[in-house]
Amino acid sequence: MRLEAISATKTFRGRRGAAPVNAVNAASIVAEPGRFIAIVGESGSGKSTLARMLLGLIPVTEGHIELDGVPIATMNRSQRQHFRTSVQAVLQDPAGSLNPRKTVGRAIGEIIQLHRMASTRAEVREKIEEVLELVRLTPASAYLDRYPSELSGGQRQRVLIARAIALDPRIIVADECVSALDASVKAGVLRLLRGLTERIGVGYVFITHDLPVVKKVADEVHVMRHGEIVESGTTEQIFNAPAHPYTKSLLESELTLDAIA
Ligand SMILES: Nc1ncnc2c1ncn2[C@@H]1O[C@H](COP(=O)(O)OP(=O)(O)OP(=O)(O)O)[C@@H](O)[C@H]1O
Repeated sequence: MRLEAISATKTFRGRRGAAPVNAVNAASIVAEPGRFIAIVGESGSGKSTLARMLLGLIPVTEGHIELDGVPIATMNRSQRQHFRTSVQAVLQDPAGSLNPRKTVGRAIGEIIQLHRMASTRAEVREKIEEVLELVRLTPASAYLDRYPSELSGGQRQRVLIARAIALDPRIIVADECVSALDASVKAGVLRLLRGLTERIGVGYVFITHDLPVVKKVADEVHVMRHGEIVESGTTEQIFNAPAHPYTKSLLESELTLDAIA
């Protein structure tokens, strides 16, 4: 499977007579199962807009988003259904992704039933437990009846990951999904995500403003600035031999922060 942005461009109409905003300009990336790709850039660089286009949540203004060569815009019903399960989103929990009134079991179970990933109650329960174990919320039975308010930030993020993988996706688009977490919790969730590339073969488009975060987990990094991908390379290339001045400045500012901390 292959999820591809081909010269994807998004222009928003300007608000109240303001000039149009060219949020993403001719961005091209390829995401595949088992591969961890990161998109890095400062606030306003267009990362979330690219993510929303990849997820089919907003249409492109120009270019294409394709799954296995089929543009989202031209998909028929069954292709769209396939797209909706095989490409999943994991967003930041503070964005209100978990309903505070639903237990963990219900939040995951409803998605499984909605997409008919299991039919009998016993099968649904088995699937919920399987994904909770995969995200290392163990024993699963201890988490089923808990509400989001009874979980830590890292645990809530794991529930969101469990809910996404319950649909057996091939690719997960994760937008700032660890940004709100403390450093040690963040590292644990990142290790989990990376581990899932091998354990269930899922691939990622991982979006972050925080370049060092991806050093240990990404295979490939794309650097975005003002709506454009200014540099792409393997993680090693980006960290050891950055070519674009902007990538260098991102790395240098992080070094300074390290020095202060
Ligand atoms: N619905 C919209 N209408 C108009 N402009 C928008 C809309 N959504 C985003 N933009 C603009 O597009 C540009 C890119 O925004 P985007 O949210 O994609 O950036 P980002 O890199 O994800 O930033 P952040 O990390 O702060 O979310 C910004 O200038 C933003 O103001």
